[in-house]
Amino acid sequence: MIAVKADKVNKRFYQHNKWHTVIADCSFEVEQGEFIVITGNIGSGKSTLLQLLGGLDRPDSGKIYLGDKELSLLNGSDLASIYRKDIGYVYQNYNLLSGLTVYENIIMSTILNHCRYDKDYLLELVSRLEISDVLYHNSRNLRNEQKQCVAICRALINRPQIILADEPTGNLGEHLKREALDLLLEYIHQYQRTLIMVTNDPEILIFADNIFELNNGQITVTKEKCKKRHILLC
Ligand SMILES: Nc1ncnc2c1ncn2[C@@H]1O[C@H](COP(=O)(O)OP(=O)(O)OP(=O)(O)O)[C@@H](O)[C@H]1O
Repeated sequence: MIAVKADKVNKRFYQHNKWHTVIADCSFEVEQGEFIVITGNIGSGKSTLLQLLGGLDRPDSGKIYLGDKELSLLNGSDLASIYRKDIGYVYQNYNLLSGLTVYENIIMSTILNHCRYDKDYLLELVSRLEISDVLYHNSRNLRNEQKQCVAICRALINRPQIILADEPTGNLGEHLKREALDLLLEYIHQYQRTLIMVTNDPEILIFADNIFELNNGQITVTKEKCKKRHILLC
């Protein structure tokens, strides 16, 4: 089943008195249950692509589908509902609500959805990412590493269909990076969910099913798992 599809997507920005094409006529499909890494040089458009897939920005042309829903056909409230229920987004700059506690930040989407959250699951998440002891602290007082862990817990708490994660381990030390990656990969394997992650970390790339490399607005796809199998066979 196709979880995410891009069909001839284009995006450009006006900067320094001219238009810059960031995503050029890109088409691809992501199967449910896959782990995709988006990689590329600084400024190559990785975050832009992730934002387009999450409906946080709109393409200039082309279509993006989440499951069978085409994003441009949805009105604001449908999009917001999909965003809260079906997508777990880990922002590059965390985007925590700084007046609220860690706990409130994590469960905010469940409050907005008028649904219950699984308290045991929340406790497991915060324990594994080592933020249990700051659960009732104001999120503004956390270290960046802790903020990143809160952002990951918040993305997972609803058990969404798709996780879109923008450099989710960029501020984590080696041990927590490993734990966060384990948590995300266990999640998609256990629930057959989809993970699309922006990262250039070679230790993470090796776990991806496919790697989308962005260069001059174009995407080159590498089948990472096939490559690994090939290496094993050699
Ligand atoms: N809202 C915007 N308005 C104008 N230009 C933008 C906007 N968003 C992104 N850009 C430009 O688009 C290009 C791609 O940005 P983007 O953040 O997607 O790249 P990236 O690959 O994620 O970069 P990094 O590795 O630094 O995170 C950059 O030149 C950036 O300045």
